[in-house]
Amino acid sequence: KSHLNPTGKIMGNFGVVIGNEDALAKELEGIDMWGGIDLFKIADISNNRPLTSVMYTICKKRDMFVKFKLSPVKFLTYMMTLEDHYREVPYHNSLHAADVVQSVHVLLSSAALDSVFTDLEILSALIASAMHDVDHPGLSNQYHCSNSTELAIMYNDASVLENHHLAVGFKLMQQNHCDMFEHFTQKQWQSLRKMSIDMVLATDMSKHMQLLANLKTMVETKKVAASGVLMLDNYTDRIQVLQNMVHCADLSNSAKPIELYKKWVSVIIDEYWMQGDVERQAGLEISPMCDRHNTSIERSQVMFIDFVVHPLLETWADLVNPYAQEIINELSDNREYYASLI
Ligand SMILES: COc1ccccc1COc1cc(C2=NN(C3CCCCCC3)C(=O)C2(C)C)ccc1OC
Ligand SMILES: [Zn+2]
Repeated sequence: KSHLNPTGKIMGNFGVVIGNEDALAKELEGIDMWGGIDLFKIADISNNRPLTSVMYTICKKRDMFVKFKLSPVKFLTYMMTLEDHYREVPYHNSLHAADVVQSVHVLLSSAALDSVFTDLEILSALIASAMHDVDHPGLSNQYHCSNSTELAIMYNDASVLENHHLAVGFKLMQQNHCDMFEHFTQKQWQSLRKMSIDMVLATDMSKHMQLLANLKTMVETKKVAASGVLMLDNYTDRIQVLQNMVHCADLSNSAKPIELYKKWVSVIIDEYWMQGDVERQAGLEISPMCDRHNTSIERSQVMFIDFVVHPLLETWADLVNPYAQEIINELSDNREYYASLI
């Protein structure tokens, strides 16, 4: 993976040292659009630095370096270190983190959320997305809890992976030249830390039903200003929208252009079937959908869309109505694609 170049100088406009900057520039042109970038291509042309290049480009566009006096060198040193701590597992690698960062960036830009969130809330959502699966071992919470692994013991079976991602993500900020929030006031630091923790913990799928229920309630009671933007006047409401936003981004594969979606399907299946193999070898009960010998890929996609993804994205679309209709349409088309293959 590319690091700082010998002179220690950060090269290029995307924070990574590469030869073909204009190819990367071209690929990143669609960064403000849903499904507008192909992260698999970006990984190739950025020396396998999709997370660093996507996060740097978005923070640059959102003027975060000026707004928060962030040192670009420290920011990039942290992002490269964070990216280095994503493992080379099929799905939960830095490509997925970059995808969630970019998806959150687009969801934040929804007209219904125009100037609803502060710069600190936006930065927290991007940082939370960047670190939300760091050092993921490619084995699920259920696997860790069923086998009382070291991590499960460490976190008492409670959101084991999510607690680990946060601990690693924040620990790395204490490394040399990674203290990019050095100019933060104590208040800013505490606020960013609390919001990031609340958002990453909410990516635990066991919290899905509770999160969705909160979002539904918010839709039913939502207050919208004359301009059409959401009115969120307390921390509970604000963090619930941010938590659901990151959760939607985390589950957004099936709402992206079919060619990208099909790539995500092939890598999640690889990861789950690998876990199934580990469980089979160890004589353990194989987790749902993880048995390569009897999982219908098409059926698991249709079921996941019908029972998990569509209910969530449909409720999100109601919240920011009518600004997520394209996402719902894409999801429905993709659902029909897999349903027709069963
Ligand atoms: C239950 O669905 C599946 C099983 C095995 C292969 C594929 C699927 C469907 O396709 C996807 C699933 C996920 C996830 N599923 N889950 C869990 C899995 C355990 C059971 C129930 C809770 C949900 C996750 O935490 C994530 C978000 C990683 C992510 C991308 C997918 O497709 C691109
Ligand atoms: Zn994730």
